[in-house]
Amino acid sequence: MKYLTEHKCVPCEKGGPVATIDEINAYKPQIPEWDIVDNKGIQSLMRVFHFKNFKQALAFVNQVGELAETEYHHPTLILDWGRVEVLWTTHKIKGLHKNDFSMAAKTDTLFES
Ligand SMILES: C[C@H](O)[C@H](O)[C@H]1CNC2=NC(N)=NC(=O)C2=N1
Repeated sequence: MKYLTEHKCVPCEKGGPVATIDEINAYKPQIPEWDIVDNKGIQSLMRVFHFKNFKQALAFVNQVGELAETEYHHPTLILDWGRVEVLWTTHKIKGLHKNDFSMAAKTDTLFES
């Protein structure tokens, strides 16, 4: 199977299918630091990233924002002093899509770089 970081986000059709259990079980091992959470009734991928100060956390928010615009797939970003909570889900299908797993993997790459 291709690495999630090689996947380019695809536009989603409103009401299209969410990721199957098999897909989730195939993708999730590549993003071990992320949790699958219920965000206001919608399944989402969530991870909290920690930084030395507010400035570094803000810089990371901007990096993820750039990535989101490049792929035209957008996260929820919660910025606090030294902490950024990132949530990926696909609003159009009210659930998880391969796009979300790919963006989570790319968010990890940004954090590690
Ligand atoms: C038209 C365009 O594809 C949509 O508005 C995109 C933009 N970014 C998006 N981001 C996310 N996370 N979910 C979406 O459904 C979505 N839709």
